[in-house]
Amino acid sequence: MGHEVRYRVRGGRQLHGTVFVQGAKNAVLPMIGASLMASRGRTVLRNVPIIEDVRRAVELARAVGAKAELHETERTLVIDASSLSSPVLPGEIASRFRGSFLFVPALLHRLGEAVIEGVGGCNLGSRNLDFHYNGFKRMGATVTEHVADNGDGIIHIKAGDLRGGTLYCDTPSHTGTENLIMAAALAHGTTLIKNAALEPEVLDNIAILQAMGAKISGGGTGFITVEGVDELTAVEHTVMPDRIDAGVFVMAAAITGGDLNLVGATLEHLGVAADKLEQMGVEFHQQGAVLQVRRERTLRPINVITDEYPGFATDLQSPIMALSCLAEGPSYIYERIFDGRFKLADELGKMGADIEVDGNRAKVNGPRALRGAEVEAHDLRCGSALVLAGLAAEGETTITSAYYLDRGHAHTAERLSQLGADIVREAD
Ligand SMILES: CC(=O)N[C@H]1[C@@H](OP(=O)(O)OP(=O)(O)OC[C@H]2O[C@@H](n3ccc(=O)[nH]c3=O)[C@H](O)[C@@H]2O)O[C@H](CO)[C@@H](O)[C@@H]1O
Ligand SMILES: C=C(OP(=O)(O)O)C(=O)O
Repeated sequence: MGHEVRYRVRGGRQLHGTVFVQGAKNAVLPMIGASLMASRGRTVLRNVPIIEDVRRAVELARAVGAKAELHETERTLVIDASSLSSPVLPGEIASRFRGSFLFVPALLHRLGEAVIEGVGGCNLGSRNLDFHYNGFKRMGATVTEHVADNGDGIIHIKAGDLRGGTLYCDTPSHTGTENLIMAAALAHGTTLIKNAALEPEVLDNIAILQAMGAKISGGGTGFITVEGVDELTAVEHTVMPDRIDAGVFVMAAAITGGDLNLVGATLEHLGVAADKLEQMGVEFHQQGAVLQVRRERTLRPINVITDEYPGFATDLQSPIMALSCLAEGPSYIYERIFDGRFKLADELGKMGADIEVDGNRAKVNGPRALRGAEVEAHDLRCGSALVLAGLAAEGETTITSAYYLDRGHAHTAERLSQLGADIVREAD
């Protein structure tokens, strides 16, 4: 993991002002995978979030032989993938983020194989990859697994010539859809992907692939058709804003009773989360590309069921759990996407919250005054939820294991401080 990262938050300050929503983590990662499919030229990605997952993706791109330069001040990533040299996704990098698996289609097309020494991402219970493997197999790949000397499982996918076919996701997997689209983009013939994911990041990835020369139709319908082409070319693309980052700042305004202008946030991208937050007492006003948000009334309790887009995003489930601790009555949360995403409840309990967990359902008994404590970020969104709780708590909250937070949110302490929060990041 490298160094220990902590955030210290002293609560009780209302947030006011203007904040810039970062580029989307879940859009830029598949785009880095897509850029490795261009055998000539240099891809330029703009509005890249400066987060740990992007730093890991840059390391991984270099490990397979690409030249990758991350210009942090300019939030721009330049990738030259003209000479990929290794099909191995080394465990020490790949097992630190989920997006590493999005490199597989490029390796299959460019090098004929991919060797996966590990896939990371937040530990949220079972996170299977069978839709990906089954899709690759239907296109003609072979997938084998063996155990390395150190006991780790290694997956070896051999492509041969990938050919189009009829593929499906049992449920609309986000990265599953992206991987099958990328595998189909350079395959021979036509591919139909049924039950495809509808997330805005999937559509942004389709947009860059189309600009690169891919023939993709049906994005956003659940049925995606891809006609394979011989080559993809490097392009320049601006990454869409991160709707989860936007949602967290909406809740930062809500939990402190403040008002914020979110530059780059789109209400529509929040899906059902926007309606739930409105029901809790948050007021929205979309002014072009700026979303104004404020909360003046007391918070009302809420009933949340996570679902694929445009349903309530599972990545906003932890933040709304923190927010609902302050609501005037019991809130009910049903986590449908992941079977292990409630570790936050115990951490909030250390801060005075009263949350009953039963399997994938939680009841948050509000209102409870939160007090500062030492708490642990068990995963990325657990981390952002604990920052929110810290903003509302009396006294100081210390959030440990905060590398997870840095995986997905850029410049958290700086951006919140500019809005009036008392928060510092420490690393040793
Ligand atoms: C890098 C990235 O984009 N990460 C996002 C992506 O993760 P990710 O793409 O991993 O999430 P999926 O949509 O694939 O997973 C959703 C559910 O489907 C199951 N499943 C998925 C694939 C598969 O082959 N078999 C299977 O059973 C998973 O176990 C999980 O229960 O979507 C999640 C759900 O919106 C988000 O929380 C993550 O932030
Ligand atoms: C679960 C998440 O990410 P990943 O899929 O990258 O682990 C997340 O962003 O909350």
